[in-house]
Amino acid sequence: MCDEEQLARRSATLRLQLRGLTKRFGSLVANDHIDLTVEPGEIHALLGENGAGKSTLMNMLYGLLTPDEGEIVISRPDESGDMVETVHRFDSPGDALDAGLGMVHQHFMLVPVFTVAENVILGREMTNERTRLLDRRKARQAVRTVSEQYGLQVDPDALVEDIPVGVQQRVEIIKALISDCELLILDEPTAVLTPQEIDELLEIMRQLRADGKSIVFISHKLKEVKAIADRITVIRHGRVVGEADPSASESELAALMVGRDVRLQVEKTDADPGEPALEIRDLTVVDERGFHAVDGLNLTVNAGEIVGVAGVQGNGQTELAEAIMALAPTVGGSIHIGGRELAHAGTSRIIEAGVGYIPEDRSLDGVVKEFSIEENLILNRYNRPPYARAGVLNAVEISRQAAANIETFDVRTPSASTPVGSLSGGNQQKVIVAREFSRPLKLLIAAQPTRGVDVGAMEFIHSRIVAERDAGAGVLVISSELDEVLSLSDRVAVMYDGKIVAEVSPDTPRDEIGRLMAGATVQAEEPVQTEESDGD
Ligand SMILES: Nc1ncnc2c1ncn2[C@@H]1O[C@H](COP(=O)(O)OP(=O)(O)OP(=O)(O)O)[C@@H](O)[C@H]1O
Repeated sequence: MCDEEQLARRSATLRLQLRGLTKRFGSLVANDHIDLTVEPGEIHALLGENGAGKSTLMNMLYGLLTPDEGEIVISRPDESGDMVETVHRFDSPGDALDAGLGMVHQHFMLVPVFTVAENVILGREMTNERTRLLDRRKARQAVRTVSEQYGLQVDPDALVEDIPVGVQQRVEIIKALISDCELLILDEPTAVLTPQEIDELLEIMRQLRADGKSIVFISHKLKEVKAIADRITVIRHGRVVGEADPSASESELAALMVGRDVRLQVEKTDADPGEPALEIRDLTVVDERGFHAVDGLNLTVNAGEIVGVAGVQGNGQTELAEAIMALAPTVGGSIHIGGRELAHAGTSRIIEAGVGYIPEDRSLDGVVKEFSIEENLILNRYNRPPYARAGVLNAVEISRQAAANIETFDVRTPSASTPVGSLSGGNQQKVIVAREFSRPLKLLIAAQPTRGVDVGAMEFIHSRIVAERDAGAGVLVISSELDEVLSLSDRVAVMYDGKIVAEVSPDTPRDEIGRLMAGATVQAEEPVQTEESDGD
């Protein structure tokens, strides 16, 4: 660490102590007498499996939930430098902000049609003294000042709906910093970011730390945690089970999180591809702004193989998956599934044809939050045997299957009738995966299949994807995690600017794949196949 950083850390002021913090939901103890100290100017990572209680703890800290027991204590130095403790009770996020705490949620809370500056002053008294109207000039200036101070490059006049996810996240961070936040809670901040955005965020976090801010960092990505954390606290079943050193190996951290050894590498034999399960020719998808998100794309996925799409987010991957599921308006080309043209058949016929779909946005497309787990598990087949006959639901069979899925997929829930919306994020993902895997599949479209799940669940989901392949399904994996694409795939299709620009082996060096993802063209002597050379 450089001298400047050391100096800044000495001037840091806020120490946070959680003492015996407890939260119950009915009979479920989500947080069980949690003790945690976050020192001034440290990045403190919270690790724990899905449902361990991390978000619950942070929601209490940010005034979104009221603790049943325990204390939140904030200490600051008095004039003589001695730390003085104050016990707080936060009834709202406003109380937490007043005490110097800020939080960036997994789902941003910005108004898309407002500019960055307008979003930053929402709910704040940044008004012009004379006119009493919102002072946009002052707001723009405040955004610029904070952006420059922390290297947060953001245009104050840009509309939020026009800026990438990574920049939207910076707007959330700026909002917190403008409220003089001294401790920032980042709840899985990298789950929706591209690799480059992740690097930029980690750099911003280092800047904040150098300026004496403390950060509580929640992530399932052990590499990032090791790269950035000063200290790591591990939570299991709502309790602190120990501290880990950031120099511990990923395997050691994984074992501490889930209480058993976890295989971090995907295990699979060579693929034995059969007939095409999915054939896409000259596909064009136009988004709502008239932009060709998918632009003359060709791709084949054979039965018994996993094809992974590698690409920087925003190059048409979302629209590709939606087009296959008939959820996006295609304007050209053909999609054959199992030899049949189904692009215009409608989503329910595609599902009936044996296509499983894990959508990238679980809240929007994956679950109905108000419905129970049991109901969500049959969303794709609620009107078919064995769940219904002659229009009558078979409640016994629905419950039996739900219980089996909850057990197999390790969904942490008080009961099958619990609304999915009250499950932790990772457990919601497990419900979707369980639903899609609980019938024979000919084709699986898996978009960000392990987003938000812990290392143990990731191991399980990966092994199930490989098992589907081995049972003869064609699998298309779309993931912004290059590690995931490379470890799962038998063949990697690189997507750039709405097209598959190359198909390569998963053993291709990462920097070569990175180059292709950035739009570099394939050179003739390289050991890769292009669509043209493929004979498409
Ligand atoms: N509002 C709620 N009502 C009922 N139960 C809840 C509620 N919020 C959380 N829970 C339960 O509390 C437990 C802890 O959930 P929490 O979201 O804190 O886990 P997490 O560690 O953040 O998990 P993940 O890594 O999946 O995000 C879970 O069993 C969850 O189902």
